[in-house]
Amino acid sequence: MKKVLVSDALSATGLAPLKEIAQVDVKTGLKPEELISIIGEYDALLVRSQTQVTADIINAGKKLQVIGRAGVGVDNIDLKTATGNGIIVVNAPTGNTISATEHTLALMLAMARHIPRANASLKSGQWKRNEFVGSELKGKTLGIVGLGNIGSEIAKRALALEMRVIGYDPFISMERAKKLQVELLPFEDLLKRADFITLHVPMTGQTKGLIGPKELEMMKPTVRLINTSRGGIIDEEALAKAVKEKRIGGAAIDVFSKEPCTESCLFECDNIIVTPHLGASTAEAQELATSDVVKQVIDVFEGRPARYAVNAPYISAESLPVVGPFMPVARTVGSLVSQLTDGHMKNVTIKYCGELAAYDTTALKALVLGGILEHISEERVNVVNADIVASQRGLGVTEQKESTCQNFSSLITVTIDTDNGKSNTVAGSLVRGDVHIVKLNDYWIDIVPTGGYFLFADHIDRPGLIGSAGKITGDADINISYMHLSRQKARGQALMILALDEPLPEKQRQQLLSLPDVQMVQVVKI
Ligand SMILES: NC(=O)C1=CN([C@@H]2O[C@H](COP(=O)(O)OP(=O)(O)OC[C@H]3O[C@@H](n4cnc5c(N)ncnc54)[C@H](O)[C@@H]3O)[C@@H](O)[C@H]2O)C=CC1
Ligand SMILES: O=C(O)CCC(=O)C(=O)O
Repeated sequence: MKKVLVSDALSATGLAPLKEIAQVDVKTGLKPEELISIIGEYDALLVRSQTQVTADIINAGKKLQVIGRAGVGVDNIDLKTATGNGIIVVNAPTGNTISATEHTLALMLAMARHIPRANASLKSGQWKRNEFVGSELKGKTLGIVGLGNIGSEIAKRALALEMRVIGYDPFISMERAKKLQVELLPFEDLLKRADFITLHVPMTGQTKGLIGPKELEMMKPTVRLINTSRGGIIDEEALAKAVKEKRIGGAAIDVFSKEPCTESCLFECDNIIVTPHLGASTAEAQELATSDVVKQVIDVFEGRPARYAVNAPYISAESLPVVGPFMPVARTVGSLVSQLTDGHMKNVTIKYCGELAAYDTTALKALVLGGILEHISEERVNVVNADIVASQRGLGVTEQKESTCQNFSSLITVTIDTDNGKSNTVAGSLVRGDVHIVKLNDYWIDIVPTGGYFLFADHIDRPGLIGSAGKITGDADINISYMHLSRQKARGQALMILALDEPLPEKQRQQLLSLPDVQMVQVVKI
């Protein structure tokens, strides 16, 4: 049974389906060294934003297949190490969108009407109506930096509050902005024009320190700034100074450069309201985000593509029905051609014929490479890191596409060329939903991989050879469960394939190879 470690508090309801197929251990608040000491036992690690999934933790996770982040930002996970180690990282990019949006609006309204200070003042026995005169949102300009999932939802709601909405996001189209009724502006123009500015960008090299002294200087003296994205996107010292010196109206901050954060220069300012990273903290968001990652962890355990894998090839919803079923074909063809190949691999050519040729085949390419490399590399090679490992090994990879295909609706053909000038070609397809290997070099064949052992023998077709092969395997007490013979013409070149219940020992392989007219005998596992 697979083992899953949950190291931050996640929704129990969301985790329930995982408990049906795996042992789920919830251990929150672990110190990094404690996590390192136990992670080796686990196949999956599930976190929110608290656990810092460092390279040391990932490297100690020798069995880890998948790391799930029940939320949007994956900046607490060392993606590079996870990718290099072949570990799929999945997130839940939409599960907490509405909660983060609503929290942002709550902060904007609370700030505009001084709610936190008014609440504290009244509870301390003071009735000071004049001190807390606020401002309406109607007619004010809201500047949204980052118009992705959250930024877009904020825009919709701000329009309903009759605000004017301007935005900055160099990665969205004018068309999208038009649809959202957001006026796209250059960054500096947004800073100068907005009455409220809200940040909804991921933490990246570009966004770190996006709002510093220079940017604060450009803003209106009345501007109110909201950050529910990531601490560190605003320079905290510069913000505290600007608010204290009344160079800007105020700020509302949910995220901090270091978390947990219990001391900050931001806490000293009356006009800065703070919450302890509560954007996603609703029952609804936690259940949704947890079930989104749980579904994907189950998919990874069961060999299906994960919907929101952040470091594995993306398969669009449109491609999935056609490309998805061919994923095991791609892996099996890669695995077989690699096991049949002797010598240093130089080039891999992957050809997609038929219906498949019209779709994005990135995932299939990664699976073919994963199948090829899993037998020749000490490294853990899979769909996540196959491209990296192939290029590190100097393996050239070419893809070809042809819209027509004889006999099959789609066919994946993989050829490996070696340094010694030899090559091997294997083709596979789907027949009634099952993987079938249909071609090996010049032979049309039909074998259904079972996860077991297959013997391939190239020989001259002559009477008695099948009997001799049967006697050698029989004397070794090895059962043959299936046999296939493909020949170009009677008494010509032929290929014998035997499915074996057990691997063939080297002694028997040599006996077969020493039979007259037998040129090649190889045993593979597919
Ligand atoms: N406070 C909380 O509890 C939560 C915080 N978050 C944070 O909010 C961020 C945004 O979340 P989503 O909207 O779901 O992400 P998203 O990926 O849907 O949108 C991010 C947007 O930022 C834009 N962007 C990226 N780099 C930019 C740059 N340099 N300048 C301007 N725009 C840029 C992208 O084009 C994209 O449209 C997350 O990355 C996460 O860090 C998300 C959920 C909850
Ligand atoms: O509460 C959490 O899990 C953090 C949410 C968040 O920041 C995110 O999803 O990026």
